[in-house]
Amino acid sequence: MNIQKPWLALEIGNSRLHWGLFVGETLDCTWNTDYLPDSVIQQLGNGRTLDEFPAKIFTLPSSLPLVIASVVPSQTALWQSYPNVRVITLENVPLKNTYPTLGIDRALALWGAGIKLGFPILVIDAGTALTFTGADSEQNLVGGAILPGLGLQFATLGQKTSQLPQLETQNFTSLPPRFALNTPEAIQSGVIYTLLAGIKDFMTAWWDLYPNSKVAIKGGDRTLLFNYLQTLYPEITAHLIVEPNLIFWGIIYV
Ligand SMILES: Nc1ncnc2c1ncn2[C@@H]1O[C@H](COP(=O)(O)OP(=O)(O)OP(=O)(O)O)[C@@H](O)[C@H]1O
Ligand SMILES: CC(C)(CO)[C@@H](O)C(=O)NCCC(=O)O
Ligand SMILES: [K+]
Repeated sequence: MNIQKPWLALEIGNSRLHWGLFVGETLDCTWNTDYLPDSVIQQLGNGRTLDEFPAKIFTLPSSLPLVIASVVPSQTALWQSYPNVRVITLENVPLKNTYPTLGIDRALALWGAGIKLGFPILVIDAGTALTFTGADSEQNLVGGAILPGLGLQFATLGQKTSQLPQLETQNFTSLPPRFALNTPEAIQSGVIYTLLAGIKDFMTAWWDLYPNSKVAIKGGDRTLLFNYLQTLYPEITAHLIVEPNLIFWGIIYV
């Protein structure tokens, strides 16, 4: 009988950590944490667990094997002390036509999405940065685009101007008026309608190239953006798949 062993996957993003507990090839559960201090990483390596970790981890063997995909080298370095760690690099991803500085998160999410949903595929990552990354039916990277994510756009306006407040996306409910008569709604209108129009434009440009391609969206702002897109452009969201775990899918297949 094949014994299904538990292991941890860790995606290190630019804002926070994304964890996945696997049992064999099955993704059992996921959770997010802030970056962890070096002292806490040492304790994890010795089999200690954290309050933010799911309770079931306490019942598992100490210091589970750990697989890391990171776009933050300084954070990756902190985990080198962990006893059983493997860091996934671009060379491990079978995607063709990549360029050397392509983010491992983009490569893995694209690979995971393509394997599970089929190539050609376009992945939208609504994270700290918002990215588009596409592959053709031969599993070649076609290319993509990188822009400031939703949170970063509001943060930058708040930080780099004198009179603009910093808005928090958690407080957003419905779409703002397009032509706003107060400052917070004017900022929301500008950022949100421009971002949604941009996402729609990238999706339709992709479908011009690959008419039957699936498109998937991941990342911390995926639900907010999907809901707004559904209100504004229902015809395109009908073909948009919301899937938070694309990178974990990718990690299984490399
Ligand atoms: N609890 C939360 N903590 C931090 N960001 C959150 C949270 N919930 C939603 N978000 C949104 O998620 C976005 C960050 O996305 P995500 O967590 O996927 O990024 P990341 O993985 O850290 O960064 P990267 O872009 O490098 O993948 C922010 O713009 C923020 O608005
Ligand atoms: C674009 C981000 C920040 C998205 O997380 C990451 O994938 C990254 O640092 N990429 C390197 C540059 C590139 O992908 O072309
Ligand atoms: K940088």
